[in-house]
Amino acid sequence: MLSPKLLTLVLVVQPGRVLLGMKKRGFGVGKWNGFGGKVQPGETIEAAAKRELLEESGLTVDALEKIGNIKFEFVGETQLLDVHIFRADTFSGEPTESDEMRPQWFELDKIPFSQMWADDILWFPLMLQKKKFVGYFTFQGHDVILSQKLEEVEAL
Ligand SMILES: CNc1cc(N2CCN(C)CC2)nc(N)n1
Repeated sequence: MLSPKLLTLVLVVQPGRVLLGMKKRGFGVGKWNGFGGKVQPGETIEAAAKRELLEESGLTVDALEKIGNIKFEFVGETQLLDVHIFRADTFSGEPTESDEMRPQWFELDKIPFSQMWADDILWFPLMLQKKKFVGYFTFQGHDVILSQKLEEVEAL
């Protein structure tokens, strides 16, 4: 039985551009991604998402919109990643490099999918259209998707 690990992912989106961070160490190092991390005991998922966004990017957000939930299985590993994905359209502060992440704005037609997790190119369009989605991806290593399920939902 795979035991799910709760993780968060926040995409900060402004008209025509999205904020991504280059992961400088740890899981997903060398990939551009949204900001996120683990949910601590006694912390709500949304509070964890806001905390990790602040720690990793320097940005503070009031409103986070739940937009997706994707579960990731890695062949040969028992831990299922349960990633709760949020979108923020307004924020305060300036994007600031942290130990974990180097933030950079990307125009929506220049998102560096070749340097991102392979699933992102599949669900970013849904995120940018403000759709809600659930998914399940089985990875072999960090680059190969063996199976995938992705569907829009009315509510999360
Ligand atoms: C395995 N595929 C993933 C993982 C992922 N993660 C896993 C690690 N998290 C802290 C952040 C979100 N993010 C994306 N976009 N794709």
